[in-house]
Order: sequence, then structure tokens, then C-alpha cells
Amino acid sequence: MVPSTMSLEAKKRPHILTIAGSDSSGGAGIQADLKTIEAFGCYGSSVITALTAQNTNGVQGVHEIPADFVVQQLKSVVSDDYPRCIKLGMLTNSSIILALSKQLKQLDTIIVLDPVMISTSGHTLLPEDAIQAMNELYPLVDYFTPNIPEAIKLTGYSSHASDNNSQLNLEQMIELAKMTNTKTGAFTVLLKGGHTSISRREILEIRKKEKGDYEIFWEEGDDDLDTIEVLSLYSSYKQIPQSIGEEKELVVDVLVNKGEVVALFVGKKIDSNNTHGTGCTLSTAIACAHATEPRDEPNANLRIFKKAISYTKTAIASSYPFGHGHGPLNHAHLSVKRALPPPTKYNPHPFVSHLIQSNLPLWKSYVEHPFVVQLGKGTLPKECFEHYIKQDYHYLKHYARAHALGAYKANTFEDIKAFTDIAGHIARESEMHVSYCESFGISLDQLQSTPESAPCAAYARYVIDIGTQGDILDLYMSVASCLIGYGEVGLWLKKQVELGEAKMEGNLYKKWMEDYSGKDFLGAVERGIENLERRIAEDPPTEARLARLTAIWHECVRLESAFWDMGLNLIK
Ligand SMILES: Cc1ncc(COP(=O)(O)O)c(N)n1
Repeated sequence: MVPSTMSLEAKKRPHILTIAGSDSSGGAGIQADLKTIEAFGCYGSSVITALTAQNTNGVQGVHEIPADFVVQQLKSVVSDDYPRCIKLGMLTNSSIILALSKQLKQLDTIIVLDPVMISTSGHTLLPEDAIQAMNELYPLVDYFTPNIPEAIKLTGYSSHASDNNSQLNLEQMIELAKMTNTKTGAFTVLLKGGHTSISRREILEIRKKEKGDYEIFWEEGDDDLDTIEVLSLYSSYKQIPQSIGEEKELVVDVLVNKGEVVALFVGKKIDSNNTHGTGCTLSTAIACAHATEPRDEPNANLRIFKKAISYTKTAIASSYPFGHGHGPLNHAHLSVKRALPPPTKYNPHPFVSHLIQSNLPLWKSYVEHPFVVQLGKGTLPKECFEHYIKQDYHYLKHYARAHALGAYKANTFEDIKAFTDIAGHIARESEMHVSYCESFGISLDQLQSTPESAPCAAYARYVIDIGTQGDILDLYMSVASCLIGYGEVGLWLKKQVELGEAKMEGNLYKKWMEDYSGKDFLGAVERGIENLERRIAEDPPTEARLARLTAIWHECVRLESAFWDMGLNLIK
């Protein structure tokens, strides 16, 4: 069957035209651009300004294309299919630049300009007179993406603070970006920061100084120091030392518009030799993101840059060996999507962080439950606590059995030890329950013969069921929210005491609070978190697997909340 014109139209992909030089080694220029365009699901066409004989070690020769033939290529392409965006790369010489600017003035399309002047290997790709001719182009440009040496060359900026011209600090980078924007008149400038390194402190200080008038985007999996401190109480297990923000380990790209900073894009510097074609890739990714990102959502413009930068960084991070010099990027990485970010110094527990953040209100309804609040204040009725502690004694037995089942299912001594360690810990924990009951005049016999309440049985049934049916990771998951949650409750109550919102002295539940905020219990929590993170890092889950693990976590958190409800409302 022949498809109708309608369906052909519906299948049309955004057309991105690249006007650049050919790189015979395939890592930069036209070749990098077409690979990027393909990765974004767009259609790529090309106008070639020069053929370069080039490899990862350097540029061995350049064959310039006559300006009128460059124009002929452009006319052939645009007369047939009008491009959504045009990316300009290596423009080779002033006659090509002048001829192109004349043509581009007549086109109504988005233009991204990457001022290719010198190759990574140090070869001059644009002569001095051509740099002058570029002034004709700037007014036509929507997005301009120089790196630091290029912006310095274009503006004549001199930094007195440093011997090495490219090693600017963040304040100087911002100054240079604004100057480039004003001097060239290009609509939006993204000054790429790859040639210098910035510290976390610098960013926090700049933000304080400029009162946060613009957005700061941190790379996925990393977080602003401020945010991580309030992200979740569980981060209290790992205190972030003061000195940590001093290291110059970040790359910052500065986005300016009409001479004002709009956003900073912050990410870790990637230690890689495979950077050949980075500028080409990023500028083309900006064109593609512009053509494919929804325009009507808030911050649409910023999302374009975020997407393009993230694509380019992952292309560097996932690159593989090619040649003997600066190797190319991996343009095809979009098909291998990571379900979770890798751990970092600032977020050493990305998996647990994901779990908590995946439904923060649900998590808070558990760890800041009215039962816990009243317990901390000492106003919780004794019969509520008594009911709860008897049921929790039953629950702990099942909980210890689940860990024993984990040890049975384990294949390594590391896992056997992890599970039996915690099972032993739970047995010790239950002694506190026995002694509370004794103090309430309840004997061990009476405690053991107390019938299990429905919420206790439901929760225990779920944990043992998941543990029996699923694999060892499912089991880890079904016991995690109890362990981590009680640690968080212990820490939260401790904080409430400091804030005067809860009290220890004269509180009937002091021993309970001390036990769950004590070293022994928090140590067990930390070991539990480490085990979980280790498993996830060793065998990263697919998105579907992550969704199932998260669902188990949510169900356990819900059942934990119901357990407090049981205590508070004396549910049998
Ligand atoms: C055809 C062409 N275009 C652009 C570059 C710049 O890329 P890089 O700065 O990574 O060498 C290049 N080397 N060759």
C-alpha cells in the first residue's frame, strides 16, 4: 500500500543543515555534525567549505572549496527543503564568509555559529582576515558558541589575574562572556568553559554576590552543596567536609543574552583524551535541541542548552579508542540510556537518593508521622506505645527471618555476612522491646502470646512474600525502608530535640529515641545503604527493573506508615 501524503508529512524530521569543513578522520567537522544530527533523530544535510586531510594527531592539509561552489551547494539544498536550523562551523576563508553572509541574510532560519579558528591539535583553520569578515555574520546569528581562547581573540580581553590566558576564574569568565555578547552582537552567547577549571566555592560565592538572578544547572547526579545538605536527612550519615568545595574540578559554561548572564551550566571535568570534535558536536546539538525540544514550555531555551551540553558530555564520557591522538566522541550513546546517575562525592548514595526523592511526600508521611511527633514530645498515650511495641516485637521476628532468608539466598560470603549481621542486630533490638514491656508489667510470655494485628501481619506478609518470590535484590529492597526509615526517624527526632520541638529528659520514650539515633543502629543503617548501593553499582538496573524496585520501596513505606497508624489508633 502506498502511504498517503499526510502520513509522509507527519513523519518528516527536522532538517538541520551544517555548513562546515570535512574531517577525513570522521571525528570533527561535517562528519561529527551529521552523526550528531542523526543521534537526535533529525535529518542532516551539508554544505562543505573545505576538505581537510586530518587525523587524530593533526591537520595535514586543507583543500579550500571555491566560494561560488559553496553558495551553489547551499542553493541546491535550501531550494529543495528548507532547513529548520543551520549550523556554521569551519568557514575556511573570508570570501566564503562574505558570500555566505549575503545568502544567509535572505534566509529566515535559526543559525548556530561555532567559530572554528584553531583545531584541538593546534592547526590554524581560519586566517586573520577571515576573523574580521566574521563581523558580517554575527548579526545573523541566534546562538554563538566560542571557547575561551576564541572569545579572548575576538574581544581582545586581557586577564591580569593569571599568567595563562585561558585559565580564567569564574568572575573573569562571566566578564568575558558579557563582553563577547556586546562586542559581536550575536543574540545569545554560550561561552564554553572547557579550557579552565572552576571550584564549587566560586560558584556558591558568585551566586551570593549576584543574588541568584540567573539559573545554575548542575549536571545530573551531582547537586549543589546547599541542596544536598537539605535534600534528605539520610545525607547526615555522611558529613560533607568544609574543604571539599575548594577543588578546581568543574567546567562551567556561561550563557549570556543582551549582555546579561542567563544561566551557568556546571558539570564535572571529564578526564579524557577523546575530545576531538567537541565544539562541532555541541553547536550541532544546540541546533538539534532547538529543533526538537517543545518551545511552549517554561525555560524552553535553557532546556535546549542543558540537553545539548549533557549529550556532548556523555559522548565524551562514553567514547572508545580510535587513532593515536585526540580521539573522537561517541555520538551514538543516546541509545544506551542510564537509568541512574553514578555515585559522586556529593551524592554517594544515588540509588537511595532516587528512592526517597521518587515520592518525597510519602517518605515524609512515614518518617514524620504524628505517632513519631507525639513520641518525641512525650505526649504519645502510653497504651498507644504499648500496643505498638508489642506489635513491633512480632514484626521484628519476621524482619529477622527475612534477613535469614537473604543469607540463605546469598551466593557470596559478603552477602551472607551482610544479612546475618543485620539479623543479629535485630535480635539485640528486640531486647529493648522486652524491657519496655517488662516495665509496663508485661511478661515475656504475655508478649509472645499477644495476637498479631492486621497491619503487622500485612507488612510482614509482604516482606516475606517479596523475599521468597523475588531475587536477592528484591529482598534487599523489601527490608530497606524499615532500616533506613528508622535511622531517619532517629536522626529527625534528635534534630527536633535540638530545635526544642522534642525532648529526651522526662520522656517515657527516651530509651527508644536513644536506641534509634545511637551509633550502633546508625552503623547498621549505613552498612545497609552501602550494601544496596554496591549491588546497584555492580549491576545497574534497567529502567523497568528500577521501576519495580521503586514500587517495592513505595509499598513498604506505605505499610510502615500504616504501622504507625495502628499504634496511634490502637488498630487490632
Ligand atoms: C573540519 C574541522 N572542523 C572543525 C574542527 C575543530 O575541531 P577540534 O577543535 O576538535 O579539532 C576540525 N579539527 N576540523
